[in-house]
Amino acid sequence: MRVVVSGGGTGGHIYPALALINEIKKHHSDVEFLYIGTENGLEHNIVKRAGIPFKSVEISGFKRKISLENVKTITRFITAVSLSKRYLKDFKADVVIGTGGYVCGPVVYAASKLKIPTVIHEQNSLPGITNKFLSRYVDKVAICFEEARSYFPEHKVVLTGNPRASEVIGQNAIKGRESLGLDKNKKTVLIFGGSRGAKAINEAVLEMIPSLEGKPYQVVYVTGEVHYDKVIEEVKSLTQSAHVIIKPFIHNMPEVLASVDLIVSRAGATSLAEITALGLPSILIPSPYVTANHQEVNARSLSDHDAAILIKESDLNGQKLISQIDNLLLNELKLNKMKKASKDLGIPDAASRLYDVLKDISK
Ligand SMILES: CC(=O)N[C@H]1[C@@H](OP(=O)(O)OP(=O)(O)OC[C@H]2O[C@@H](n3ccc(=O)[nH]c3=O)[C@H](O)[C@@H]2O)O[C@H](CO)[C@@H](O)[C@@H]1O
Repeated sequence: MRVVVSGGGTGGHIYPALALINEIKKHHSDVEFLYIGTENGLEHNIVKRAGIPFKSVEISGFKRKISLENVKTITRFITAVSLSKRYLKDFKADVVIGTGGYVCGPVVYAASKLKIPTVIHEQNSLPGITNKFLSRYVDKVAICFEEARSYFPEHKVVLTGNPRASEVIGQNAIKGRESLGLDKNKKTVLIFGGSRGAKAINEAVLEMIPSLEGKPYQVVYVTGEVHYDKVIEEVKSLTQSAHVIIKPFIHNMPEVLASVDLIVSRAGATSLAEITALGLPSILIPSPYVTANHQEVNARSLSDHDAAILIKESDLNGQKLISQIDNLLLNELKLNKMKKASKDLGIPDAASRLYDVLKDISK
């Protein structure tokens, strides 16, 4: 079996693709993969690090206003479709899956024109523009939230959940703790702003750090690669708590997630799939800078079921954040109730459900 996977820009589109690759490997020893992404998205590093053969196309997204940039985007799309066709023919792809982001537009479209079976995976409750466009051409559309169903041709839709949910289950918490030098006797809160970090979350955490002194819990704070140097510079001037570990990015997230008690994060769909698969309590600060405010819709699918606390970015500050962390981490009863509500929303067998869809279309 020869499988092409495409998806990128941010981790939320890349990690589901890698999780699916790992699931396929469980079923086939003779499978070969090709990942098609862009050179400037996070996939360039993450996929190469995972040891998956990687090829790239150049692509950008449409601007909402009429502009010259959109003409360039169309030209890039046409060029990327023809390059993708060449990659797919050379590789002799049996099946192609797109996991979102602009890059899978030309790749999956090219596959459908070559009559190769195709499926797209939509992580969010409100679908992105690329997947809406592609849904006309693909064989199947795999979704993670019921809310996404109505945006796609009904007969193509299958609710699978996000394969990354399956990947984070059963991981070694001890390894996760040791990789960060965490105290095993203390509760841990993990704070991160999606795969790229978030300025507003960083500002609130910096404001909160001096107040962490003396707290009975420890904090793992992930800044995002591009924000790291600036944060470290600013932290130098603060009264620091010994219990804050600061990292630019975490590459062994499944192990780390297994070792923590509370998450503070944006409301990217892949993070939420991980959180609910593990039944982790969370404080979610949706990014207001995404299409149609879809992260708030994602976050509400948890907070409406008491599986998370939602703080709008406009209401966020250090004081608010630390009081919500205390409110949960220092109250075992609340924490346990939220754990259960979170777990009830998880789809832990998502990877095998998505694998079944692939199997079905490639018969
Ligand atoms: C700004 C933007 O457009 N964000 C979108 C993007 O978010 P983003 O890429 O931030 O997506 P998610 O929060 O869904 O996923 C992040 C992924 O990166 C991993 N991770 C994160 C930090 C880290 O240090 N190490 C690490 O491995 C997480 O475990 C997770 O697997 O894709 C999501 C899924 O389509 C969307 O819902 C988000 O709205």
